[in-house]
Amino acid sequence: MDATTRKIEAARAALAYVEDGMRLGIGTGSTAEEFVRLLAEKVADGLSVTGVPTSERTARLCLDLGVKISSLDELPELDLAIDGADEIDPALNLIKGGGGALLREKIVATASKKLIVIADESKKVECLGAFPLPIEVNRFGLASTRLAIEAAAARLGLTGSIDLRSSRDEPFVTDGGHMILDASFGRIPDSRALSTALFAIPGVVEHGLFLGLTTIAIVAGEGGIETLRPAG
Ligand SMILES: O=C(CO)[C@H](O)[C@H](O)COP(=O)(O)O
Repeated sequence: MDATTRKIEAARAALAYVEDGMRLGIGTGSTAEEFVRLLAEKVADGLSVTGVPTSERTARLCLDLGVKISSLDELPELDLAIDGADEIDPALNLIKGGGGALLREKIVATASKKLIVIADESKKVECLGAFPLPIEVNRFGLASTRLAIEAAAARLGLTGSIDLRSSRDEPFVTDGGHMILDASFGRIPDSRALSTALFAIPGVVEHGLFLGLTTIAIVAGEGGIETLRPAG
């Protein structure tokens, strides 16, 4: 089974949790897109759901495939959100934001009664941090914010490069009009402490540590589908 097939299988397994009439948060990224494609087939067969997409990219895909969408302003409380992840630890804490949609993804996940994460098994880790942590920052004061992040991380014993994300030689701009710094700390033993430290910096809009938000993770691997619940 290749990585794409695994993503499709995880997405297919998540469909079992989708019920008629649900208000559904819909994530961003290649795995979430496989979910949208499968969801669209169910919608064509008569399933009625309203999606709240976590990015303009996902919104376009939903519209192209005939999945009805709305916004959090119209539907401030959601039944379920389904999204991918860049890393999943044993407590089902996540790193997200590889696709640059972390702010809307976290808002949507928090507005949902449940968050189901779908992924292939390469995303499972013992400790978060091998994947560079995306930190969404305001454009104003970018250099100062970067220095403040570096200093806050160093106080927690975390070092590594903090790079401005770019796309086609231009700074990557999020749907919210912000920029992203990707922090390569290598290993984040205390993700709660890092989260608190980052939120204390005024230029930080959001970060990609999703802590205590996941209800279940559906992970597809060589041995089939695993359904994980938070440990401890
Ligand atoms: O957080 C995300 C986007 O901001 C994605 O969920 C994450 O990057 C995983 O993407 P993929 O399913 O393509 O591996």
